[in-house]
Amino acid sequence: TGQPLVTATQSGVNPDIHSERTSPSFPVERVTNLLDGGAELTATRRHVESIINSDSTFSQDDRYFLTRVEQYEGSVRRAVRLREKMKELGWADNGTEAMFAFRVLGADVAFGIHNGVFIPTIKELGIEAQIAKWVPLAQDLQIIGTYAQTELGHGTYLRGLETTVTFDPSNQEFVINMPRLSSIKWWPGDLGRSATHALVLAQLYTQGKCQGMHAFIVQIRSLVDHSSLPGVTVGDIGPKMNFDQVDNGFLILQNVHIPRENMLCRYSEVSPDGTYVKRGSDRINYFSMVLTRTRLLSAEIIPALAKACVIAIRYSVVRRQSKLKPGEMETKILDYQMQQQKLFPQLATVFAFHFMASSFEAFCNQVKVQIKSKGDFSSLPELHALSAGLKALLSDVCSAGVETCRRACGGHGYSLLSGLPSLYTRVAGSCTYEGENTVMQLQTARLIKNAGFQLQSLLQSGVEQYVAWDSTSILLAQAAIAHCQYTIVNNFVETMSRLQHEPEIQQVLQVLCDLYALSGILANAEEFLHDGYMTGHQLDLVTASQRDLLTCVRKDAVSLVDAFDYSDQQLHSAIGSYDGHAYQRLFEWAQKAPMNAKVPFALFLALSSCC
Ligand SMILES: CCCCCCC/C=C/C(=O)SCCNC(=O)CCNC(=O)[C@H](O)C(C)(C)COP(=O)(O)OP(=O)(O)OC[C@H]1O[C@@H](n2cnc3c(N)ncnc32)[C@H](O)[C@@H]1OP(=O)(O)O
Ligand SMILES: Cc1cc2nc3c(=O)[nH]c(=O)nc-3n(C[C@H](O)[C@H](O)[C@H](O)COP(=O)(O)OP(=O)(O)OC[C@H]3O[C@@H](n4cnc5c(N)ncnc54)[C@H](O)[C@@H]3O)c2cc1C
Repeated sequence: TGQPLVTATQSGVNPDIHSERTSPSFPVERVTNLLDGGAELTATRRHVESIINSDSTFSQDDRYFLTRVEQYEGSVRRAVRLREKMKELGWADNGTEAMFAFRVLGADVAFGIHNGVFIPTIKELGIEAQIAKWVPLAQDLQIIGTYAQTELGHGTYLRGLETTVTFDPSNQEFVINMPRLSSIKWWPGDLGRSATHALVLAQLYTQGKCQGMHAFIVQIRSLVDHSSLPGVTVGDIGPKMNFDQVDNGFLILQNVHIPRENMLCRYSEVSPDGTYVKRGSDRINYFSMVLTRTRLLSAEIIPALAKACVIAIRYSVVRRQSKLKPGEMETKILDYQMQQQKLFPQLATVFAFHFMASSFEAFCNQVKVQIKSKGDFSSLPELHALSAGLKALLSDVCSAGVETCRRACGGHGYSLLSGLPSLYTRVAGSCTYEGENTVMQLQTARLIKNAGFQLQSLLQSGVEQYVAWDSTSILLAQAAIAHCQYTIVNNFVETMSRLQHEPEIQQVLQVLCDLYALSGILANAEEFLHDGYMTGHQLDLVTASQRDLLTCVRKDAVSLVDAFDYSDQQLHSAIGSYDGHAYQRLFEWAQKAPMNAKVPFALFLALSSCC
């Protein structure tokens, strides 16, 4: 017709997604408020987001076309700008606005380890004088810290870490060394280019005895010209599956001296004569990992699946493909039962995990207070066991769920412009960092009856403890997952019981609660059949009920993902935007690709010569 195929982004909302929002069965805003923790927090979050989204420094329109160095430099600019904004607006570091700002920006702002691990670890393991000295410097970005624990040769087995810190009473200093190649610190975030200081986790030696892993603050770069200090070799570990904007690095320390005061000593210290004094649990120096595992659930892991659900479900109502009923117009792919079977259990999972993470964070904060103010370590083993198990389960399930959402979007789900591939490659890292998932599951499994019986019978038969443990580990890991799944379903049911004063949202969320629980049974049917806990007929009833629930979710699916309240700037998705103009954005965004820049003449000549 001679009309341009592509006009400026169509105004208004794609009618196919508009029709999905005309009559939700529940007040969408109230679910948003519930997820935020109340209407006031929703208002605060939106205020913070509007400030960030209106500042061009935080714009990431070109995010899919940048080199690694450009991504890193952009994230540093955003981190510095955010610090300026926080000062301008008086947002306290431990305040609500700052929490929302870091959550909105996530890993797209540099110094994630500095803010999320280095500072919190000093606050938890340092004494007041150390907190007063180091935390203000760090919060003001006068120093940049990293958390240097993992080595080339060891990440999981902390008792095998090789970096040594030896106390020299003659000069009241610690001397740090890495005896061999495998001792090099490898992976710490913010280390490759940014960090001026490192929290080095290393084996403490004093009076000739090893006291296990402790934390030490070590300056690694000059505060004058940022050059590495004597005895320090530091750099970037190279390209990764994601987190290209993060300078994960390596660190070599050879005969580096630090003052005695640089050992974080809230729970243990070395006195001037070299005597080692311990206060509290043997494993309190692992506490920082427990806190980080807990924080990452709602800060990083669950949001990945939530965003993937928003993108895939919105796209699934603007994508029409094939015909359910001959003679009618092509069908919205969300009207296919198989598409619902793929996406709606993921949506239910986001809510289940959100409520679990909220409850668990409350438990974690309670234990923190118990330990810090009363020296009561009694809940630490349970906190550790559950944080390890939840981190392992939620990262496994959310990674698999994001991939399911990606695949449900066909070819456009394979385009980086959809936002789905990078959501997957980013959340996949959480199956490894902060404790590799298998190892974390086995930490949880220390509670578990059936696995215990097998373990016991092996031990009684005279098998060595470590052999018995390893040969039961598959069962132990399965038991750990089951324990966490039970805890999550139970928490979801309890959360629903507290909503009786809001019947409209209770009703729609109860459908998701039932869907989550039934989908969990179907995903583990063999377990329920194996113990005779369920019959095949009962399983058929579960299948039929799950199918009915999918139909119930269908009419509210778009409103349920709208309730997550992610802005288009946070989704970075050409196919998941609020207005549903997926094809427009795909075409417009593709024009930014460097491949579409004017072909250099030399290349044109080369191309034309071979045609
Ligand atoms: C937006 C940014 C996103 C990206 C951010 C990425 C940030 C990533 C940072 C990192 O990855 S930092 C490095 C993380 N590394 C780890 O998590 C290491 C994992 N390994 C361990 O935690 C430990 O090695 C282990 C697996 C727990 C084993 O420790 P160990 O060998 O010392 O103990 P066990 O013999 O297994 O258990 C003995 C005893 O101790 C209890 N225990 C173990 N850990 C803890 C703990 N953290 N807290 C409390 N108690 C703990 C364990 O339960 C045993 O108790 P009993 O059963 O004997 O009573
Ligand atoms: C994106 C990212 C960011 C990171 N950031 C940091 C950081 O800031 N600071 C830091 O210190 N580290 C960081 N790490 C390192 C991370 O903590 C380690 O990679 C992680 O702890 C796993 O240890 P590992 O790599 O040695 O794997 P390994 O422990 O070698 O695991 C390899 C395999 O061996 C298996 N395995 C190991 N032990 C057992 C066992 N006992 N029983 C059964 N199977 C076992 C595991 O299940 C796994 O399949 C980061 C890693 C990533 C990917």
